[in-house]
Amino acid sequence: MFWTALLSSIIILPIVVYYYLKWKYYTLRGGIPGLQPEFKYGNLRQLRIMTSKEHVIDSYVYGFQKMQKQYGDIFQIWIGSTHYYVFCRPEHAERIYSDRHIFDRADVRTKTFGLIAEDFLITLIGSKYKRHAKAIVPMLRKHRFKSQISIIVNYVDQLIHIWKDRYENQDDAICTCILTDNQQLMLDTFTRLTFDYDLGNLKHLSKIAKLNDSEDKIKLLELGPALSIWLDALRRVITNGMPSFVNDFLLKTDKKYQNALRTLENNAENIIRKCQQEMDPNKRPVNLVASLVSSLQKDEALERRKPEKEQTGITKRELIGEVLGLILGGYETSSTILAWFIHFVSKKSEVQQKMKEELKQQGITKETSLDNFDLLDQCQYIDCVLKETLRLAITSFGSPRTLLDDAIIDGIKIRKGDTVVSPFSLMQRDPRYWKLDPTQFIPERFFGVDAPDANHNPFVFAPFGGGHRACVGQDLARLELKVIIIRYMLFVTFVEPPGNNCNHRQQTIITPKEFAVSMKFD
Ligand code: HEM
Repeated sequence: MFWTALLSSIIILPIVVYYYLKWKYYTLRGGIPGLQPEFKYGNLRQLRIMTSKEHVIDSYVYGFQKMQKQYGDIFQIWIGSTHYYVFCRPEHAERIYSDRHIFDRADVRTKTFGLIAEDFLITLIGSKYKRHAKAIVPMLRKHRFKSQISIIVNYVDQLIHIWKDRYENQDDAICTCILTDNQQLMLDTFTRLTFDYDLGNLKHLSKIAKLNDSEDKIKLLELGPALSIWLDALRRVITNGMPSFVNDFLLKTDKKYQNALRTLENNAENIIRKCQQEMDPNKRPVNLVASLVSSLQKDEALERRKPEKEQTGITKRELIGEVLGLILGGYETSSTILAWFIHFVSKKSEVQQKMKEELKQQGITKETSLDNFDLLDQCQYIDCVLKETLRLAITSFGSPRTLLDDAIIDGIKIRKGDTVVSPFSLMQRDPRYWKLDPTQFIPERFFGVDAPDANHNPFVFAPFGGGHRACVGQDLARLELKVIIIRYMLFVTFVEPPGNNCNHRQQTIITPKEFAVSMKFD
């Protein structure tokens, strides 16, 4: 009798658990249109974003697009086990971004990013978020970098020299590693600007370029590959539909991932140690890492005993998490945007010519110091090219927010704990909101006060998200990108090689795939 009962419960229990989970997490909710999701995969396979063998083959954005086409501006979607209500109109974005007491950082970030590093800004809400933001946000404002533009110039010039060593005087030479090259550039630039630490990636690439090794022999320093493994783990936990505790276990037992994590933590510890050795405790912190170090808690045990609201400063573990999280935020998206920029302009020689013309008109030559915000501000066509790149180069589907209380959006009641998305990726390409064809790369749409799209609705363009959880690095990113584009245009013309068939790939963000370009040097 006992054995029969045990055997039946072994068989029945998983079935009950399966149906319970399916009913609780994988059922259409609240009368909002959507596709009935599959267990574990959500809508990923139905939308052909994932194959039956669990390979992600298209981007989530294209899944969102298909759903909007089928169901209109309000629908629900599952990316793996994560459920979102999607509101596609600018007035929805305004509502979501403007109420900071209801719409906060999506809890999916904690369940995914939170697994790969402890407690960094993008995973936090409430008092803990405020503790961290206090040390970070002021150090990323634009004026902080006013005297550091020459550092950006120095790094981008290193990359241009590497390209010259590799490709100059070789008409048929094609660069197939634009993304990794720009990643090394942004890693070095970001860590030097914010942590006063030279990772040495470009110096390493430069040595290799002088050896004339072919691109496939290029071995990066350990940090780049470790970051890729880290990000790949993040992509897996976003899509595999497993609960956080299972993913946590999978990551803890994944040797390759653990080795990569050790490499990353060693790098973060080196950055922190250097800062502690050089820091003058009697002076105000001069950069981001110094600000984080000076906010370290003097007595962690004492702080832990206080209610979260009364705690101040950050712990040593949180400091390492922040350094890693900021490196991730600081290099990945900016380098991808740079790669997309090169891709777009390589197809449009006239856009490159206009940028070069503008630099001439402003008297900017290879020798001009760019340590001057006014001079940078005068390059308005280049601003438009950057804006158009940010509009068209979709890197993520939008801004997800989890509700801290029940709310009504466009007459629809959404409950506390549910997650909504404002999909800026869709609005940035939606023909209803743009006068010139939004699928095309046309910087002129923004150029001049009377330009066709100069007065677009502000909520249809949000590459850095919006509201109180918008990107904290956007000032820095815009500055870095503008200076780098100016230096690129002073030295290089990018040319699309015949038959180039660049596509996109869903990583943690969407990156170019099989992208090739050739270069001519001015
Ligand atoms: C072109 C470059 C960049 C793009 C397109 C970009 C885009 C974004 C987006 C879309 C978000 C989410 C916003 C939302 O949910 O509404 C975000 C958040 C964030 N970004 Fe960026 N980003 C860029 C560069 C940077 C840089 C250079 C840093 C370096 C500090 C950075 C750090 C962060 C952080 C820490 C968050 C989380 C903010 C929070 O949760 O409050 N990003 N970024």
